Amino acid sequence: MKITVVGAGYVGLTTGVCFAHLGHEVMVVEKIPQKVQMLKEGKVPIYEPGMEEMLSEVLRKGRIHFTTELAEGIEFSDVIFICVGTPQKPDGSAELSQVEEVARETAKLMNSYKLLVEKSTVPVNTHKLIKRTVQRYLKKPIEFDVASNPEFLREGSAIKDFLEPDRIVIGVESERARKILEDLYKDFNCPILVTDPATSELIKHASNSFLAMKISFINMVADLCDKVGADVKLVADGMGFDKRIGRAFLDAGLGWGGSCFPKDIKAFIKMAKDHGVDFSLLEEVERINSRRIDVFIDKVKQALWSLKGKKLAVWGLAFKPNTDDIREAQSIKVIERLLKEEAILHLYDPKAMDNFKLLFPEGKQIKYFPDMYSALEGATALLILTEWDEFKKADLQRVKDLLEIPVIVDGRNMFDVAWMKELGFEYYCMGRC
Ligand SMILES: NC(=O)c1ccc[n+]([C@@H]2O[C@H](COP(=O)([O-])OP(=O)(O)OC[C@H]3O[C@@H](n4cnc5c(N)ncnc54)[C@H](O)[C@@H]3O)[C@@H](O)[C@H]2O)c1
Ligand SMILES: O=c1ccn([C@@H]2O[C@H](COP(=O)(O)OP(=O)(O)O[C@H]3O[C@H](CO)[C@@H](O)[C@H](O)[C@H]3O)[C@@H](O)[C@H]2O)c(=O)[nH]1
Repeated sequence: MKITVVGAGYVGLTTGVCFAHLGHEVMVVEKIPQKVQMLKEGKVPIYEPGMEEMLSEVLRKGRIHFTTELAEGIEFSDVIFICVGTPQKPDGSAELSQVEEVARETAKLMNSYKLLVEKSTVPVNTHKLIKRTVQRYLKKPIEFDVASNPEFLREGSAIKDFLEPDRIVIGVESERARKILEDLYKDFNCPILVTDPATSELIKHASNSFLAMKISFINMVADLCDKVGADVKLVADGMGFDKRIGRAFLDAGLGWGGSCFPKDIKAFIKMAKDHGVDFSLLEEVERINSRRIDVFIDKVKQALWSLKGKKLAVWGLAFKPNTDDIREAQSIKVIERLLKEEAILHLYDPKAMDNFKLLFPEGKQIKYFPDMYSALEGATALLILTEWDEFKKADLQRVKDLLEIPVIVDGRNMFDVAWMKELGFEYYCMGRC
C-alpha cells in the first residue's frame, strides 16, 4: 500500500520506517528542512534503538521518501497519517494547531478521495474538528474519511512496540475507511479493535492516564514501605502475579515524566472538566508524581546533611532509559533543586547530555563528563536518576573507590539492597529501606 505520514518525530518516523520495513511504500512529510535532509542521508535526528539500521534498510530498498512538501505527500497516496505534535497549552488542554494545519492544507491540495488518520494523541472528538475543517477548505466536493488510530509505542522501544503491539485500535465511521485500515494491519499478530472515532480517541487518553495512575499508586506504597521497613519491589511482585493487576508499570521511584504522560494527563483532566466530569482522581495522580522530587531530595539530604558546596555525581538525565529525550524529565526538577541547595553537579547520561546542555549549560555548578566513572572523580556521593543498563552493569567496587564516601541515592531502585550493604555502600533507594 502507498502511505503518507505527516510529521517525522518519534511517532511519524517510527510509523514511516516500520510500514516501509513491512513492504509498503511510504512518503514522509516533515516541515523542518534540516530533518528531511538528515533523514534522506540515513541520519536519525533522535536516538531510538534500531532506528538507524531500519532507516538505512528501507532507504536502500527505495521504500521510503522524505519531503518538506505536503503537496507531494497528498499526491503520493490516499492514506494520510497525521503524526504531528499536540503539545500542552497553558490551561492544560492540547494545542491542536499543527493538526488543524494539516487538515486545512490537505483539503486545499486534494483532488481525489483521502483517508486522514489521526495517529497523534488528541482530545476526544478531534476527528469532528478535522472533518469540519476539511469540509470548509475543500475546493470542490470530494469524498474523504477521518479515522482515529492512536499510537501506543514507548520511546526507547518504539520499533518493537510498533511492530508487535498489544492491540491496534481503529476508530472509523465508514466501511471504506475500515477496509483500508484493516487491510493495512492484517498481518499484525494482535487483536484489532474497531470502534467509532470518539471511543478510539478516548482509549488512548484513558490508557496513558491509567498507566500513570499505576505508577503513582506504587509510589505511595513505596513511601509507606519506607516508613514500615517493607520492600516495594517485592510488594509490586506480589501484586503483579495477580493477572488482574499485572507487574508492568509498578516500578516505584522518581515517578513519571516524558513527552506524553505529563501533557496527556493534563489534557485528559481538562477534557473531563470541559464536559462536566470531575476526574480529580487524576489530579491526585499528578500531585503524587510531583511529590516524588521532594521525597528524593529529602533522601539526598538525609544521606548527606548539607548539600552546599558538595560535589555530587549524577547518573541519568533522560526521562527514561534508551532515549535522548528529556522533555518533562523528572531529572530537570531534581537538578533545579540541587542547584538551589548550592551543590556542585557532575552530570553524565549515555545519550541525553546534548539535550540537557541546552537547558543547563556548563558553569560553576554544572560539569558534564564523558563516561560514568569520570563523573565520580572528586564527587562525594552518587545520585541515580535514570536506570540505564550501563549503570546496572557498573563495576561497583570501582564506583566505591572513586567516591569520597560510599553513598548512593538511587531514584530508580536499580540494585539489590542486601548486596549493596555487603559491598559496603550506604544505599538509599525509594521504598526499600
Ligand atoms: N513520543 C511518543 O512516544 C509518542 C507515542 C505515542 C503517541 N504520541 C503522540 O504522537 C504525536 C507526535 O508525537 P512526537 O513525539 O512524534 O512529536 P514530535 O514533536 O517529536 O514530532 C512532531 C513532528 O511533526 C512535525 N510537524 C509539525 N507540523 C507539521 C506539518 N504541518 N507538516 C509536516 N511536519 C509537521 C514537527 O516538525 C515534528 O518534527 C503527539 O500527539 C504525541 O502525543 C507520542
Ligand atoms: O513502572 C514504571 C514505568 C514507567 N515509569 C516512568 O514513566 C515514564 C513513562 O515511561 P514509558 O511509558 O515507558 O515511556 P513513554 O515513551 O512516555 O510511553 C508512554 O507514553 C506514550 C505516548 O503517549 C504511549 O504511547 C506509551 O504507551 C506510554 O507507555 C518514564 O518517566 C518512566 O521512568 C515509572 O516510573 N515506573
